[in-house]
Amino acid sequence: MPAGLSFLLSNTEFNARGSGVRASFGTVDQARDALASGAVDFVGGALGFDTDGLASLIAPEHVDFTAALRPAPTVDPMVADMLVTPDAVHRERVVAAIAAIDAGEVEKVVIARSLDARLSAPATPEELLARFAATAGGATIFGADLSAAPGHAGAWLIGASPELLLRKRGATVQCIPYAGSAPKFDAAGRPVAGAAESLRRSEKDLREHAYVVDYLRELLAPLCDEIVVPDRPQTIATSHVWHLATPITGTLTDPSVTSLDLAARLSPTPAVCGTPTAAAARIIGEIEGTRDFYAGTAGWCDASGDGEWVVSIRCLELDASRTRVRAWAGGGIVAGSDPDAEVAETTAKFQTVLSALGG
Ligand SMILES: C=C(O[C@@H]1C=C(C(=O)O)C=C[C@H]1O)C(=O)O
Repeated sequence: MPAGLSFLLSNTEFNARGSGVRASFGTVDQARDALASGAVDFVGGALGFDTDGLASLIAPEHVDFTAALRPAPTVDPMVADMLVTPDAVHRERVVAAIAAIDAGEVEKVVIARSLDARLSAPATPEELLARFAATAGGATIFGADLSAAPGHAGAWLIGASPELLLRKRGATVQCIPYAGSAPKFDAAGRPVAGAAESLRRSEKDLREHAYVVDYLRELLAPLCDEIVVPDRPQTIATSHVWHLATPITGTLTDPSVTSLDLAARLSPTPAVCGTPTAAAARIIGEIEGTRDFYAGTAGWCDASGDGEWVVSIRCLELDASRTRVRAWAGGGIVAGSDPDAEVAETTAKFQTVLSALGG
């Protein structure tokens, strides 16, 4: 009998499907040591949001780099019932975040709301991945068995991330941070006229975006001989949201730095946490509670250190019973953020997960 799926990352440029578990690691250090010693030649998995080291990294028995993910032919509704952080509660959280910014505790903080759903029948990770592939074309579809993390036996992280945390090939490292967003559709489902154009010109969104670019430049510059950062972001569309995005390319001074090390170093960026990082993470903990694997990173690293990591957003955690999922959607708050617009933005961001669950 073939061993079951243990990791998946699939986009237009790269496919990795891990099956079986040769070794599993609950910390980045363990996985790094196993790669460095040659005990394993590939690890894939996820790092949690908090800097306390929550991680589930797996060396599969077998990795297939050729099998593209097949989209589900149909995406029927699969939610029996659902509970979402109410609009009014999220609005109050945004107001609290703005108060923390006004008080000088933090410059930017990303505030999220959660969605808990019970499925009408158990769903396998494969089934959910195929649903994301059918509904979130263009994104990176990812799935990570979370079993190596304490308290997560049998759980999975599954989603369709639009955001590349980093890609490392040889000495080249590329990041494409997103921050600054606008819904593509209004509450009645009609396209918002001029949404991309006004996002491109929005002083608030450009400022919100700059925190992420500055953070990545600051962390990458000491590791790179050369780093290329465009002056202005571009607009990029996902199925439901416009984003500001800046492709950053660096040439590493020491190409032996691994993509796993870089992912652990860069995540969480101010795209999902804030500026300064520690103060923003503390405020997020106070306002939201634990984020677990949401807003961390998911990806892979091979024996040469090459690899690819996406920001763990537009995703859900499937519990061990396979009948409960939890998802989050957040948005960056800076001075001048509008609480009502933030509620609408998170509603739009939830559509990626809701579409995969069949609406
Ligand atoms: C936090 C999320 O998305 C992030 C926040 C963004 C923003 O604040 O504009 C944009 C893209 C992502 O980096 C999410 O989707 O949950």
